[in-house]
Amino acid sequence: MLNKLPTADLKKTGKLCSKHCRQDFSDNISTTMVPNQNEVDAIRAMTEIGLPDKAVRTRLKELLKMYADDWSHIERENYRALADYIFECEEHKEPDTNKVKESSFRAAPQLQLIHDVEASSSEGEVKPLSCKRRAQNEVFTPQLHLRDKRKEPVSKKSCLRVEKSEHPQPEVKCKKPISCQFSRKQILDSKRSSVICLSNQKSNVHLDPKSKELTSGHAQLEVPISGIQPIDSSPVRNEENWLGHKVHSDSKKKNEGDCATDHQRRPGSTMENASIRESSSSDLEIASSELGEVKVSLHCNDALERPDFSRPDLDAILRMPEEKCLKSYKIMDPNFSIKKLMKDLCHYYLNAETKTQKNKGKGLVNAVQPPVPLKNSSVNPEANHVHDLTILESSVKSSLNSRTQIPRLLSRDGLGFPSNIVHPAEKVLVKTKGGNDDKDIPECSQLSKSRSLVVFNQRECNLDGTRPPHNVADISKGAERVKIPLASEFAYILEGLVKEKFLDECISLYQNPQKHTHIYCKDCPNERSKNEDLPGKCKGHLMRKFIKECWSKCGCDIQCGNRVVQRGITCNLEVFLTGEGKGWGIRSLENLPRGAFVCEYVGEIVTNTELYERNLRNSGNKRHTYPVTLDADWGSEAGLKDEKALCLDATVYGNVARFINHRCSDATLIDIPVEIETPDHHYYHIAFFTSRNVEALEELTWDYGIDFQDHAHPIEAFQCLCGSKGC
Ligand SMILES: C[S@@+](CC[C@H](N)C(=O)[O-])C[C@H]1O[C@@H](n2cnc3c(N)ncnc32)[C@H](O)[C@@H]1O
Repeated sequence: MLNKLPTADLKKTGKLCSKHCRQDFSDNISTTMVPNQNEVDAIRAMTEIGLPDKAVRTRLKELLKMYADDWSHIERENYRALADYIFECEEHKEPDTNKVKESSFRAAPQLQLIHDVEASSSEGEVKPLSCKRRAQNEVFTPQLHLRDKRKEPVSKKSCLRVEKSEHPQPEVKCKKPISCQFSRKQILDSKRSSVICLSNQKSNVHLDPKSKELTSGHAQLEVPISGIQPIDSSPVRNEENWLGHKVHSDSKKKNEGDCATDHQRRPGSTMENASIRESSSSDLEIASSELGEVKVSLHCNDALERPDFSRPDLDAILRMPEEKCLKSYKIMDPNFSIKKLMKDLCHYYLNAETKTQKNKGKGLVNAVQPPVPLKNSSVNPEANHVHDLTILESSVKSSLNSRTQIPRLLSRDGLGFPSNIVHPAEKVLVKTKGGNDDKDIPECSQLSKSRSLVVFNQRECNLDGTRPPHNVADISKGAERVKIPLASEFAYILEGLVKEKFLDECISLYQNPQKHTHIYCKDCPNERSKNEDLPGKCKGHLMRKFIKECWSKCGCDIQCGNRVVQRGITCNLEVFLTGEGKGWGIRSLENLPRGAFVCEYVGEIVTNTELYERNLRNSGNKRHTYPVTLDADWGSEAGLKDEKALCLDATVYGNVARFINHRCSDATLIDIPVEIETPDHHYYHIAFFTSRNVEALEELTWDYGIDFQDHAHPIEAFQCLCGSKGC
């Protein structure tokens, strides 16, 4: 959005000329004249968004004439009409003047802004001059707004102007587009803007707003969702499409009328696309539709430059960034970004191919490999060397199970109130209920990034996606002369639920701990943390059962049925104010079957020593979270040292699990230790699964395992209000 300029203030101070005065002025705008304040403001507004001064003056003059010197039209919405008009005029210049235009416009910062068109259309009658006169080689796209489908979006339709492509692109009939180029600072400064597109090179985005009506039905889900076509920015390929293929006039014609190809566009969905191009090597594109899909595509352009490029094994490529992610899974890299991840992926892709080439020996011509589409990705069948990688944050409704509905993320800023209190790392919305005021909302700033991994191809990740874990018949995938079957039993059934038997055993540990093996430490870190000088006798640690999920070395991918917890939250959760005085609690908005994964318990992994020191430091403050001791496997270590005794402290950093309240008996959740990225039993994850069928809106509770009689515990126990029989 444009930064608000001080026109209103000037009006108040009466510095604006009269209409008559403006008429005179408009007829005489020139660089030599002393401009009036209206002009100064208008020019400043335009130059601040990177438009050349001279062009602004000329167009302003013309526009004033068109609007009969009515400045109110020009000033409205921060000179939207003027900006639009300038762009329009520049696009319609003669070819030779285009050169001037291109150079002057490219010099401007190449960040692109998305405007909220519909919102503005309702505000007033500004008639942007652009829509009908849109140049053919320019397209607009609505903004990507990650939002909760259940709520009204902030902006239903917005448009983004991008630079002209060297290839003709279809005209897009967008209701009221507006376009600007902004400096990075302006965009960052502008709280109202919904910027998703950063570009330092030309990029094109496409939109087909015609297919607007929403339809439902599962058949749709089989259809690729996007109408994205990245541009080819290279001048040497201006007779080719973005894949480097010759563009025939027929196909050009077709595209002019419809920017999304048939196979790409999903019926009934309006895609909103944006494109990010960081360097010539790769394009990252993001598209969303009103149906709730988001598609992220990566185009590895460097591959196009190589005539001998042959496609590497995609599964292997996908594993590379996964492995990288998994390695930093314990402690999330603060600089982690999807964009970086995607670029890494591109890098792996190219490297892997290079290695293959080397292995094959020089001069060896690669046999053309059959296309290997990524599962559910919108691979263009024409693409020989370019693969789309799709990340879907999809509101896919499963015919099998309603709990897999995955709404969009909604940032706190999105609707002006925090509908999603969870860090965007979570893939599902966690609504808040119970207070309208921001103050009522539990601390959000300290909710840490979930340790959930980026999910590739969400559609495949739904828990009811009956994807079997691995190729259990032969984990070598035919690489060996003999089959090597996998005998290991997985903890999950195909629907992603914990197996009954396994769950029963875990529950039994809680319900009848005396029946199960305990490990007693000689020098118990727990006891020592209570009394360093005179530690009590170890009360024993239960030998817990672990879920071992697949990891980077398994050879499977993230969609494997044995990767449930690492795919993150998939059920719709809500944080609400409990009626019983327990404060905030969480519940599910949908029925959950027994054994369903709900969320992880995220916190800082600290040693008992560190925790002890923290407790001392915080002794004045009442802490509200209990550290969870990671003692599930203490028994396997002879003489566990204090440094190795770990726990999860969610006091400062945590996720939605910090709102789970305690219930003495019949809690709806059970925590199960999960090994994900490492076979090390120290750094395991704690995942919550439903211990029984849970109805929608029923509170999700967990037995904290607190000894309410233990007054020596460093953290004071609360007065339990769970109301259960065993309380
Ligand atoms: C992990 S937090 C749970 C979220 C908390 N209710 C909130 O509003 O942020 C744990 C704290 O919640 C409260 N709590 C949890 N379970 C409770 C229960 N059964 N009865 C009373 N208070 C409870 C206690 O104050 C406890 O220290």
